[in-house]
Amino acid sequence: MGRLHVLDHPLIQHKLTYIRSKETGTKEFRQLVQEVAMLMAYEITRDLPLTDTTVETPVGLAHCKVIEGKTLALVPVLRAGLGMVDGILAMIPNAKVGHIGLYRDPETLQPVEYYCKLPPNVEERDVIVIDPMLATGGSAVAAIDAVKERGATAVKLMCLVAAPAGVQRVQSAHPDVDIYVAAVDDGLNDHGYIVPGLGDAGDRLFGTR
Ligand SMILES: O=P(O)(O)OC[C@H]1O[C@H](OP(=O)(O)OP(=O)(O)O)[C@H](O)[C@@H]1O
Ligand SMILES: O=c1cc[nH]c(=O)[nH]1
Ligand SMILES: [Mg+2]
Repeated sequence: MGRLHVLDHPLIQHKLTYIRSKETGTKEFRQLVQEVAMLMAYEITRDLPLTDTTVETPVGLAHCKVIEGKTLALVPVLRAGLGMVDGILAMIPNAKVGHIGLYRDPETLQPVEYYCKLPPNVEERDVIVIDPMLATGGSAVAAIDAVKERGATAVKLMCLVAAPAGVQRVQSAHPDVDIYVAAVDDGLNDHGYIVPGLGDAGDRLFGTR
């Protein structure tokens, strides 16, 4: 079973409060989502393997560490996942970025794929699928299916807010995938929105409705 990591760092929780508020406008929402993504990147990369190296300081030889081998691929789910990419890149500027286009049919709540472009050698990379909202889990499962079908073997899922049903759906469809979230909320309403959630993440990020 993939592990669920709820990132309860005070800075993440503080910023999430303002992201949730309906009083927060597009500019501030966008800024806060990037900041939380940056802080989550710090936590999600905690287990990256290090390798030994040496550098000469102005004073002598220092035995140090660098991140080894595999490079990361960030794969935001369009549209809302885009809102988290720059924050993560601020921490991991060498990461490659793929894109998966999915929208959730408002009637059936089923995900519809319309785009997929991944970096080369995806099978050799640690892949982080990014979407602020994990509601029914249909989109996340489809996004993880899409990266695995194209060769990915090491996949993590990073979201801001999850519903319990979405977490369970990802864990049963993809038991090898760890899930990183800032909060797990109460549930879903009749339209498949997370309650209390933060509303429609894509609309709030891009000012559409
Ligand atoms: O867990 P699920 O029930 O599948 O719902 C979550 C999906 O819904 C939202 O995308 P949306 O369909 O609104 O597309 P958008 O980002 O283009 O607005 C969100 O960004 C997720 O991708
Ligand atoms: O609460 C939700 C559910 C799906 N998509 C969103 O943007 N918000
Ligand atoms: Mg949307």
